[in-house]
Amino acid sequence: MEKPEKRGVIDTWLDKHRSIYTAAIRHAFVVSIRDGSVDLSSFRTWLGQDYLFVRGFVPFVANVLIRAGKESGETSDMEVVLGGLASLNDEIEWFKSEGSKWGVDFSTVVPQKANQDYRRFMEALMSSEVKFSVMMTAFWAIEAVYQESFAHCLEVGNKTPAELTGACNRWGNDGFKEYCSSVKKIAERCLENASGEALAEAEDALVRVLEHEVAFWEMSRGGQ
Ligand SMILES: Cc1ncc(CO)c(N)n1
Repeated sequence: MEKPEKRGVIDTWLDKHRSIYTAAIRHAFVVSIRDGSVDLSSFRTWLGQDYLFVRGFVPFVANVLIRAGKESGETSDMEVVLGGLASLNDEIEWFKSEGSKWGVDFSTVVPQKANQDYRRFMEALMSSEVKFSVMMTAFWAIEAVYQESFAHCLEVGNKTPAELTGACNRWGNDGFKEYCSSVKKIAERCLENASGEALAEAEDALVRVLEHEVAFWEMSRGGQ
């Protein structure tokens, strides 16, 4: 049996914003992977766009790493983030091999609006004006949406096409779930000591991540 996690402010926010949270983790595109009805041109679109997203996410995580080294209360925090950065190294390689498997040439993929908007949002979060607790909350949300979404595609009763299980395993595996829970604990600890202003900003950042994730799935489903 898994130990029940202590409920913190993030869980309170997720309850409060349940409808957008559900929209992000149970989007029609993800549900279509799970039920096997996914349109493969949508999957190709997602693959190309997400490769570009991840290239923008790497500097964001690198920034989180730098700030964790300076501002975080516990030495293990930096190691958690470093682990995430290391898996992004594998992820880039994984994207490249998927790209050739699916005939997606990343050098010709143009970032669509939802992707550009999301990347701009991440860039804004890298400003030194943004509090570390806010950055950490957004970081957790970005990872958690993928974890929850792709784990859903692997749950019992799924009809996920065999050629898509690699993608689902990448984010839906138990190790990634553990990692997300470690990131969440760091964010929660930072939020425990945060000012009212920082809390409001973190809640806003969380909701905005969820909105960007919904728009990203929407764009993928559009499949161009
Ligand atoms: C859009 C998007 N959100 C999150 C992740 C990683 O969690 C990703 N690869 N792409």
